[in-house]
Amino acid sequence: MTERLLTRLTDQPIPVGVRARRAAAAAARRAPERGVRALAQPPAGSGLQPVMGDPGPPGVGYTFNLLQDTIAFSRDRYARYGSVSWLGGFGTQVALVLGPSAIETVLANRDGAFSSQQGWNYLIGPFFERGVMLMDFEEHRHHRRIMQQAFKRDRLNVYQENMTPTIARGVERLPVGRAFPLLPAIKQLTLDIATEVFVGGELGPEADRVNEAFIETVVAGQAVVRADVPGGRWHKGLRSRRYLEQYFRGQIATKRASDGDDLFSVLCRAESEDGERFSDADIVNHMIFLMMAAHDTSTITTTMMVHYLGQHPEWQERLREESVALGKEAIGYDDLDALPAMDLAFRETLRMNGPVGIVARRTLTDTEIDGRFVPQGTLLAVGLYPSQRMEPWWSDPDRFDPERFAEGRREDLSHKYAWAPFGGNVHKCIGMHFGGMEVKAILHRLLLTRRWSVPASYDPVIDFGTGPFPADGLPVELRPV
Ligand code: HEM
Repeated sequence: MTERLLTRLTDQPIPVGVRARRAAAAAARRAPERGVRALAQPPAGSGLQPVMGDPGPPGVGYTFNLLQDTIAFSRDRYARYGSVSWLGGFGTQVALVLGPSAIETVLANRDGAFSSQQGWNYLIGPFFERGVMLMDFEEHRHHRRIMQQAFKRDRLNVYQENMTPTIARGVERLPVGRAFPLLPAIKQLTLDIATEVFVGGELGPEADRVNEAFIETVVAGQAVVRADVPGGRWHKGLRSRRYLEQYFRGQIATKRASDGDDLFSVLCRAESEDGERFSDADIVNHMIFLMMAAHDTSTITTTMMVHYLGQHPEWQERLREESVALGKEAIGYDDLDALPAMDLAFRETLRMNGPVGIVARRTLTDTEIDGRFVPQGTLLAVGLYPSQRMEPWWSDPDRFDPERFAEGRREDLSHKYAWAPFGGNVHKCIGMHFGGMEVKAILHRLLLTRRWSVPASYDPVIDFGTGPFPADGLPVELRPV
């Protein structure tokens, strides 16, 4: 390993935007606290505590702390205010929900007080409207029942088969013998997989524009200026949404007529047990949302798993031995059970770096979380990622230790919602098994053909998109096994 070269790469300056956001986050934490108060007074005699918090610096509030300093900031909030606190951020007032018990209250949603549609709508609504995550209650059930047909086991087997050649080609193409940034390379690979499995082949001459449109719609939700100002992120997001609508709409007739086994064709034919089907508009909306939901999540999980295995060669070797023992160049969906060590490392990667860092909800009525009064209309940021890095649910939570999921330890059983990278209950990730098989199939191929290492001391600077990701693209050097 050219450790010197890799060290040089991992010493790369942090991108200017990330540096500025980190500086803003640090300044917000240093600033004297002002305006600590209750979010609202609990009703007399309710026995509830108020949610306490403060707005943070004028204007941006704690936006950059939530995005750039998520773990340390959340631990601090939890120590100071407990499992629910409020803060200024994203141009509004947000209640931060931390720890498995509070997360369970919100996601289990037993009294129907929490709306996913109204929560997510504030952040990404204009770009991902009518996606299944932006629906509630009966309407959500209706759409999910139909969509579920496209994620059944027999379908997953076909998707897995269809992605195999793309994975083999993609892994083969990764540079060998020189350090390169892994994240963009994996992003290209997962886009190629999505193209094959979701759309059924080539994106055609529009491939670059489609890719760019997805990126623009995803980052638009993090715009500080949340208005349609030409040149701004919000504006580009809206423009890209229109482009994607037109792109998918243009193919509906062909897809409806086809008997293809790509996700797009399957959604066109999908029918629930009660004979319900999607309209053309539904299919366009769901395709845009699904492509978005699948892309960054699988990319970041794969990239971070490669990173951790590079820093922990003993785990890399253990996984490689397991993959070699399977005796197959490519895995099928039914082989996953035969790779238990791969599963431990996958779970630990998702615990350390859950790619959907925070999920959004809004309260539809006055309600309570963990004995605290939360008034109607409160926007909630449910901290899945920071909560998975907190004691007492996890021992030594910043350490990569896949064995914590093994029988005999099972730290994830400390609470039903301690490990929740895929969320929970009715909105639980519908692509959970798809995402798992994709990440593991890429890793299996990589382990069989390549070996890699990353300096143990290297701790990548984390930026935040849909969730945490390495700001420097994560340099790595591959060698033939
Ligand atoms: C490692 C990869 C992935 C992770 C960690 C992940 C995480 C999540 C999380 C946390 C949610 C819940 C959001 C909420 O409650 O508000 C979610 C929902 C969703 N995910 Fe994933 N996801 C992954 C991959 C995928 C893939 C590959 C697909 C599609 C093939 C997908 C499609 C969806 C959809 C459609 C929803 C909304 C479900 C609903 O509201 O009923 N995800 N995902």
